Amino acid sequence: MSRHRNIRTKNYDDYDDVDEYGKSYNDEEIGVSPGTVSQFMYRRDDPGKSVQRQPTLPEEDPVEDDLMMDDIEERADETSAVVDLDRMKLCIDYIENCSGDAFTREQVKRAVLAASYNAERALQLLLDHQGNLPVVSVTAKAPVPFLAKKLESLSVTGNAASTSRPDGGVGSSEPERKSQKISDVGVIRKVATFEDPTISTRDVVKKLKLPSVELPDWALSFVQEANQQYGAMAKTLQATHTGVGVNPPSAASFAVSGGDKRAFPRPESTPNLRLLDPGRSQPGTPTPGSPKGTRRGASKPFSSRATSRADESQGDTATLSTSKTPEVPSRSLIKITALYEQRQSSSKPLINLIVIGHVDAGKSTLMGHLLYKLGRVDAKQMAKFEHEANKIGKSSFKYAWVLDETGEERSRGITIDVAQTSFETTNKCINLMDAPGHKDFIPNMITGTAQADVAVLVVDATRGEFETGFQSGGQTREHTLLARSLGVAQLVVAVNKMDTVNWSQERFDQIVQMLAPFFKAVGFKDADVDFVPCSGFTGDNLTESPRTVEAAHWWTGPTLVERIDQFRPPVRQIDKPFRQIITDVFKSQAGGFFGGGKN
Ligand SMILES: Nc1nc2c(ncn2[C@@H]2O[C@H](COP(=O)(O)OP(=O)(O)OP(=O)(O)O)[C@@H](O)[C@H]2O)c(=O)[nH]1
Repeated sequence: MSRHRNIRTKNYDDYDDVDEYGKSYNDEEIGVSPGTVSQFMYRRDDPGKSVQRQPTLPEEDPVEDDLMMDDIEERADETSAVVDLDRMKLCIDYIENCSGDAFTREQVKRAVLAASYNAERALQLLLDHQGNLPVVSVTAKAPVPFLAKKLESLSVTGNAASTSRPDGGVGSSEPERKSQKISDVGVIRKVATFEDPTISTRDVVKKLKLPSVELPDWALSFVQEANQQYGAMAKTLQATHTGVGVNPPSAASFAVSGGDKRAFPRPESTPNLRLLDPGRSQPGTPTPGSPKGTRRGASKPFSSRATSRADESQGDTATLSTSKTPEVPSRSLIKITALYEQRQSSSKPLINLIVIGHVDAGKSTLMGHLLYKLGRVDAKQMAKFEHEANKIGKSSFKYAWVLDETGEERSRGITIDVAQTSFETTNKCINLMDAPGHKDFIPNMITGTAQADVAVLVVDATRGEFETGFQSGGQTREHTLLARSLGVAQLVVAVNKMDTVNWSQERFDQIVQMLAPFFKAVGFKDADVDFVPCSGFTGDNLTESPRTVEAAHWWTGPTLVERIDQFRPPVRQIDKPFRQIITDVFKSQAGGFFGGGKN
């Protein structure tokens, strides 16, 4: 890992006086190579070396921002609609910044909607289509259920005398308006912001806080039209997807009375929605997600989600799909699930294991010896390590050298970077990571732990040493907390260096009693934590029961490797959208960057 290599080449003696948590060294000096600095870092004093920046999105009026934030905090459950409006504004500003007045506001809005509020994509769409994008209805997004529910109870009375539709459109009649219910607040906000620049989002939000709100005629008429469209869409969806498991929005939730339908797709637009069936692809139509599909869909920006024969005949009218998630898995998902299950059953389950603990608790020695005993390191190699360790007067570190590979780590006798290897137990395939225990390398420890499913916490049983690691601000406590926060739910505590306390059962019990309440407090379940006494140096209770006489009479539990074998494999949520924690970034020789981490 390039970043780690850079850390390794540093002389940490220079930073001994720096003792601030999480910042034990200067980021500018360590962790970023000079090449990376010159290529990517912004230098205020040297504009020539600053990175090429895209035109930035304009900053919002701070007062407006504050007010909006208040509103958002107070009505956290309505934020999505507000955020859409803000994103639209930002996108428009961004595009107009880049393209000047090459496109009309209407064209820009269409592009932003088609690109799902991705300003760069919208700009690209505009350029590709020279502004001639099909009309996209802003109401195509599924209504936010909680907003609809909330607003169904709000009677909206229009005020024809005070406000009128700016485009001169004719609103609903007074009695119609009185009986009208709003089912989608998102629609109102969009209308308010995009059609009439004098009404801000904040005004609408404020209005919506009142028990009854007054909206301009044109807004009411728009809501009415939108609801009709939703009603039609919902019915169409129900008709189209009966039997394929798609749950369309309920028609009832959009139902309103009367109104002009001319601005919205006719019910004949049923074929538009066929492609929503994830398992059925149309001839000549891109399969959602496939690279081919994306390419073919280029001439129609949103064809991968909803394109149609009707689109082709109507030319400039397209209807976006609702964002409902199918309840049945798609064919490709079934395939992946089957593949995954097949792989799981044909090989041992893979578990990512991290070894954590206070500095010098014996993590590397324990794991190095375990690997040796499991045959992952041959006798010849071990003899070489022993010989070389003897030469520099560090013979006790011979097993640690299996994992501590760099000159710096070996000469200093500490682990700096996370070492990674693998071994197999009877039923599991273990991906082993040995974390550094020194507090200066907590960032490296976090990088490794973020990728782990389970952990072995090594504590030193030696009197005084355990107390230093656990009670006096040591890393036994800190590593455990970090591991739990990073999603590690199963833990084995290796009570190491039992040879130094003559395999005293009393000492082992004392350590268990001190640690157990702490694990509970940080969120580990009792059943997910276990204690195993061992000695990394003598190899007792690693792969075989301890041979030491003092241990043999009281320890009847599993060996360390047996206990590791009992870890439950994590449940990988392969049927959920892909999500990954990026914990490391690699620069490829061939160009481009790669992110690494647990998904
Ligand atoms: N007596 C005894 N000494 C041990 C045992 N395990 C490790 N040691 C010694 O403890 C010292 C530190 O061991 P390491 O394996 O480097 O400890 P570590 O936890 O990996 O250290 P860092 O990775 O730097 O945090 C070495 O001198 C080991 O020989 C053990 O079971 N018994």
